[in-house]
Amino acid sequence: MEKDADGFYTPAPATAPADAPATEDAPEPAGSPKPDAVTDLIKSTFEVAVTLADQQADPNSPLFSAKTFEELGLHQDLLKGIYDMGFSKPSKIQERALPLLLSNPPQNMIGQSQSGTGKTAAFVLTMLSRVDFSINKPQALCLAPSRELARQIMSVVVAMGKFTSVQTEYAIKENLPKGTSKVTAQVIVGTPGTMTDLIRRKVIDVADVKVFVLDEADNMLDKDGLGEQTLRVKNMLPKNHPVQIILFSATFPDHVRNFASKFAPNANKIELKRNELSVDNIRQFYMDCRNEEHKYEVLVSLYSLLTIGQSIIFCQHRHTADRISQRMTAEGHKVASLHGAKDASERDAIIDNFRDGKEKVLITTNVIARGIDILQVNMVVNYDLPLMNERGEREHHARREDAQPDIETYIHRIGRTGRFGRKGISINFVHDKATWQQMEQIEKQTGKQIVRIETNDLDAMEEQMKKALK
Ligand SMILES: Nc1ncnc2c1ncn2[C@@H]1O[C@H](COP(=O)(O)OP(=O)(O)OP(=O)(O)O)[C@@H](O)[C@H]1O
Repeated sequence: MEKDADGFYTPAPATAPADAPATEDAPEPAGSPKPDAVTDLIKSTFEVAVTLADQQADPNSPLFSAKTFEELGLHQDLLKGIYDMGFSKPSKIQERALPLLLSNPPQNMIGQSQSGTGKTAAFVLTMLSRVDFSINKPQALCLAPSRELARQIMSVVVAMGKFTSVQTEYAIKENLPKGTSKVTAQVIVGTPGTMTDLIRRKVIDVADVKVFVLDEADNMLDKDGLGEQTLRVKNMLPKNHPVQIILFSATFPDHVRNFASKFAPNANKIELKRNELSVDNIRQFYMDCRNEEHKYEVLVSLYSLLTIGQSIIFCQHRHTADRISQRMTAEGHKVASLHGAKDASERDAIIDNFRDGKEKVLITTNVIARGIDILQVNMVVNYDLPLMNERGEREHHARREDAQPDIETYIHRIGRTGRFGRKGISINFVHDKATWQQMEQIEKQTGKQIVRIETNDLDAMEEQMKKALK
């Protein structure tokens, strides 16, 4: 952990190796940085640390806390892990949730806090606090909606548990425990289908499980999504002793709130108001495109801006992500694409390269709309707006003129930038009456203004965006 001149700790990415320098900027892909690049790096690192300290001292900020980590009742070894990750003070959700999560007898929790405000640490510290490291059996299970998120959560478990003897295991496809013997790890992180499978096959014995965590809980409980599989895992948990159930998300739409309360009975609840759902440090824009083809042209014209930091481009369909990434690559632009149709090892390599800053532009689908935490991402583009079909289900297959916007997915998508007090930009592409109306709905329902950017004046566009990131 590095302290800067003013004594502020500089937060390092959760996944940074312990000996990596703490930095807020994307690593240079190759070669050593030029002297002025170094100066810029130090300056921006310094600025982020200063504004973070300011925000953590502002009672209105979701990053505020009146307390220190020491006052939250955490074990010394976990405090060491927290400070080793570069955290200096808890965020609001950590300060409010941890005392409730750690109290005895254990109580369930339904916790809501904006994207990028530190929910992961709250549930990871709970799992690590509840595990008995002298027992080599599964004691804490955590489920997430994607393998990318499960891998990221695991990196936080490992980093926070660095000064403990915790053993961990994945329950994600193609990273299954070796052999057929039983898993002895105490903390298991995975996706619901694979977790179900491993429990059924008795590779994972749940008899000693004390904590069950759902990250992105509204998504994990959604009936037309992962709800059924998640419920299956819960139904296999032991009934002869209480299991603490912990649900976290930035969004809990009404239709899952009731189910969440049944899933985690008598839970302590930390909730956000509708107008608090997204953080103010993400500036939202839109670009008025003429048609689908013009959307592509506008995206290409944005390329130099997309690569100032890192960017994620969201499409509704896999084939769109493939098509635009192939076309941009053929035209000489360096972009990567990631979606659920790629195989596991390819997905891992793509997200790891992006995380390491080797790729600057990632074209993807909703598969990584939730949870993914890459601090250098300062721009998100909704190439296609996220939509629901007329039954209120997330729309994956067909594009319908009368589809409603999927507000929750929108909030999660734009939350891939503006992490933990950083500045970020989101840009929505609209190209006809339907998309225009969908965007108006988003603006109305989130209560946050979406500002127009001209598509034909690159200089004005650049100036407006740089101002937003200042
Ligand atoms: N107390 C803290 N001090 C400094 N940095 C922190 C602190 N807590 C969390 N962070 C960092 O903030 C970033 C966002 O945290 P995290 O990924 O847990 O957000 P989240 O609330 O789960 O967001 P999402 O809803 O998008 O999943 C991470 O890089 C994490 O390391």
